[in-house]
This record gives sequence, structure tokens and C-alpha cells, in this order.
Amino acid sequence: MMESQGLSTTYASPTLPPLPRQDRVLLHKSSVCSRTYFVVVMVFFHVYIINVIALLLYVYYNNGPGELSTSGGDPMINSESSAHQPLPDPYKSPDLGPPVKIHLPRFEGIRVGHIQKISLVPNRVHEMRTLSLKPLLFEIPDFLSEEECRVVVQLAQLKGLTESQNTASEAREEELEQLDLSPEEIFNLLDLNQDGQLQLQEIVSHSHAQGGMWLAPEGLQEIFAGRKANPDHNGLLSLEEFRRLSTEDAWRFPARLSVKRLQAVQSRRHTWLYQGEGAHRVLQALRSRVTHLTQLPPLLVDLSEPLQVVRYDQGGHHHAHHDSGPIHPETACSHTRLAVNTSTRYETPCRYITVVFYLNSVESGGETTFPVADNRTYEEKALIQNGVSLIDTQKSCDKGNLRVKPTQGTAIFWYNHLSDGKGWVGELDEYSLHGDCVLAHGTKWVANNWINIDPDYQRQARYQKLVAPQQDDERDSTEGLLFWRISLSKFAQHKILIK
Ligand SMILES: O=C(O)CCC(=O)C(=O)O
Ligand SMILES: [Fe+2]
Repeated sequence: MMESQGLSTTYASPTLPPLPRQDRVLLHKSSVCSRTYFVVVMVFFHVYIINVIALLLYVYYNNGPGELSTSGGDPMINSESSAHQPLPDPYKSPDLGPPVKIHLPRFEGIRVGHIQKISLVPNRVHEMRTLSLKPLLFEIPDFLSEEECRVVVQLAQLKGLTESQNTASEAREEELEQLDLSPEEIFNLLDLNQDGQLQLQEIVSHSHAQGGMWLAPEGLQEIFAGRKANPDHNGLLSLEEFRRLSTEDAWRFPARLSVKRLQAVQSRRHTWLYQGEGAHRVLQALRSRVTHLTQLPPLLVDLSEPLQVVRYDQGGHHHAHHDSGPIHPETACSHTRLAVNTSTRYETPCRYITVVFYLNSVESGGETTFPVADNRTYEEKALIQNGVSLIDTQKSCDKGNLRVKPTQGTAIFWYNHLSDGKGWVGELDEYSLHGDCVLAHGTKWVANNWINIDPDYQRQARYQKLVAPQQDDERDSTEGLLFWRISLSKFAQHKILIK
């Protein structure tokens, strides 16, 4: 008590008698403390400042400068106010010249449940609700009228629907034939955690990386047991056991398993409807509405795949998949590959955006599922839960994070790719994994509009340059229209092969 009084009066009045020795010691201690305190505070302050700068840089480079900007009428910031603003359209000119870096508009989700007002057609405002942030997924009720839904279904029926099949497995088998690797090398590649054992999940996870074909975990168990490669049935395969597979020429393991793969689609039929000039007014109107919705340059939307109309019958489903593919130097986009004459080994559909239209309401089942939406992390291994894969919509639709019930006229749309941080298309968003739950009864009609953009800007530009003049110069001539239709139907054929 006395000490504290002494201290406080010392600071208050320098005319007081000198402090007793012990107080001076205390004062000395206290000043040492203050210095330490000061140093600690300064260190924390600097660390804090560095953290803030690092965070800002991270956000800037992750989202792209366009998304940080709040000025300049960036159409993605506030769709309510900007829906009718003229967009900078670098695609107007087919000759894109040197890459003038354009920023593709990209909505912000803000938070799940957030509603943005958007203007798609004159004298009408639509509400767009954020369903998830990973992937960036939105729902727009009443995107189509009842009449429009009916017309699209009828046009599809008139054209005729074909069975959606898996044709990828034979191609995959052929590819693996050409892989000249020893059993040890294959084992090493499959052994992700490098513990010298192949866990069931490692093989399952490997199998997930193969063009939309998924391996059923129980199928794997069967193979282990059936081939007696894993006599102790512990679900682990040692190199020795793996070699034993190789002696019976079974070490081309993944290819051999194709018979055990899940059938990616079932009871699903589809057709493609051209939406360009000369198409039915409803189809043209839909395309223009999608352009307004995505706020992308119109020509980019026009050059994308035609509308895919899909019919599911009772029991129909579609296992979880990505609509687009990962970016890889050895992979080319299906849509630009035709034009840029690349010699890459693999081909993938490059679909920046998916828009799904529900053409009828479904009573039971048939939901679109996003099994890992808004998960904290994405891990292939986490897709297997208690031996059942979240990919398998026949078995685990109820375990997914998010399901959208088909309601007539509603559209949902999401970004399959992240931004590259510079305003162009970046990596595949793994969280965009989605599928269809089993349709309990009745029929489900949906339509897909995919917006194709090559993540390689130069390739997209070259493709544009090659294709767009035909459209501009010859739009009115029969020949031009024919060319246009042929090039679009080539896409369609690709998709039929891929699907
Ligand atoms: O039918 C749906 O709900 C989604 C369709 C889909 O994912 C697809 O066809 O790729
Ligand atoms: Fe899909």
C-alpha cells in the first residue's frame, strides 16, 4: 500500500523527498518491465501488421483484382444494380490480338442464404439465393415459365433422346496397355502415403481420378478376396501380394477393375438442342437469359455447347462427378482442341459454369446432390465413409452435404472452376462435385447449359479467331449456318462420348 503510494506520488510531484532505496529498486524494476512490455507490444504489432498484409495479398491473388475492386462498375459486385450495364466485350472482335487481360465477371456468394436481386428479362426482377460458397452455387426460382418448360421437353421429345452410356472404360484400358511400368513402379505410384502397403482407400482414391468412372469399394474387397491376392483379408496389399497379382498378369490393376466400376448413369436419356439463330424462340430466349445471368460476353455463351435435355425414369440416377476437368499441361479442352491443333494426350470438357434447369417438379428422390459442398477441406479419401462412397448416389445420397429438390422452372448454377486470380478461369473447383439421387418414381426432366471456356487464354483466343469470323461473315448464308451447326454438333458428339 505504502509502496504504491510512494510510486504514484513520485510521478505526480518531483519536489517530494527522494525515495527510499527499496522503492528506487522497485522503480528500476518497473522501468525494465515497461521496456520489455514495449518490446513485446512492438513485436506483436509488427507480426500483426505483417499478417494483415499477407492476408490482403492472399485475398487479392486468390480472388483476382477484379473481385476486390469496388469501383469501375464491375458487374460482379452488385448484380442488382449492374444487370443492365453494358459489358466490356473483348469477344466482339474475333481477333483478340495480344492478351488484353479481361476479367470474367464472377458473382460473390456473400453467405449461404444471401439473396441478390437480378434482372434477366425486362420489367421483372428475379431473386438469386446463395446455396453454397464451395462451390459457388446459386438458385433462381421461376427462371423459366411453365410454358417454356413444356416447350423444351416437347422439342427434346421431337428430336429424340438417346441412351447416355459410359464408353470411357475401353479407351482407358487401351491407354493403360501402353503404360510401360513395372509392378514396383505401379505399386509406388498407388501407395500415396508411402507406407509400403496399399490400403483399400488408396486404390479407391486413385480410381476416382479416372474420367468420371468410380470404383465400388465392395467391388475392390471382392477383387482382393477373389484373386486371393490378399490372403489375410486385412484390406491391405503388400508389394509381395501385389507382385502375386502381376504373375497372373493382373497387375494392370485399375484397368482390370473396370468391370467392377459403378455404372455412372442409369435410366438416363438425353438430346442436344441448338440455341443459336434460327432455333425455337424459347431456346434462344433461354440462351439470352443465361447470358444475362452469367454476365459473360455474349459470344462466349453463344460458342458454348448446345442445350442438353435429360430425361430420368424411375430408378434413374447419376453418380457424383465433375462437369469440367482439371487443368493439366497434357490436357486440352474438347471445344478448343478442334481449332488449336494441339497434340496433347488427354481431352476434357472445359465447362466454366453449369446452369441446370428443372423442367418439372419431382415428388420423391431425383435431387441434385453436392456431397462435399462447404466442407472445410476436400480430400478424396474422405469420400469413403464406412466403406460406402459418397460418389455412389444410389447408396449415399442422404449423406451428402447439400441436396436441391427439382422444382419446375427453377434454375441452379455454379462455377466449376475457381478464378485464376487474374480474372480468368483457374483450377477446377473440387467442391463442385455433384450427382443425382435415385428417382423414386415418375419422370424427371432437366436441361444443362454449360459455358465452355479454355483456362488457357491464348487457346480460347485462337479458337475464337478461327470460329467467330464464320459466324460474322456468313451468318445469313446457308453455308455459314451449316458450318455453325456442324461445329456445334461436333461438340455434341464429344459430349455424347464423354457422358
Ligand atoms: O440432373 C441433375 O440434377 C444434374 C445433371 C448433371 O449433373 C449432369 O447431367 O451432368
Ligand atoms: Fe453434372
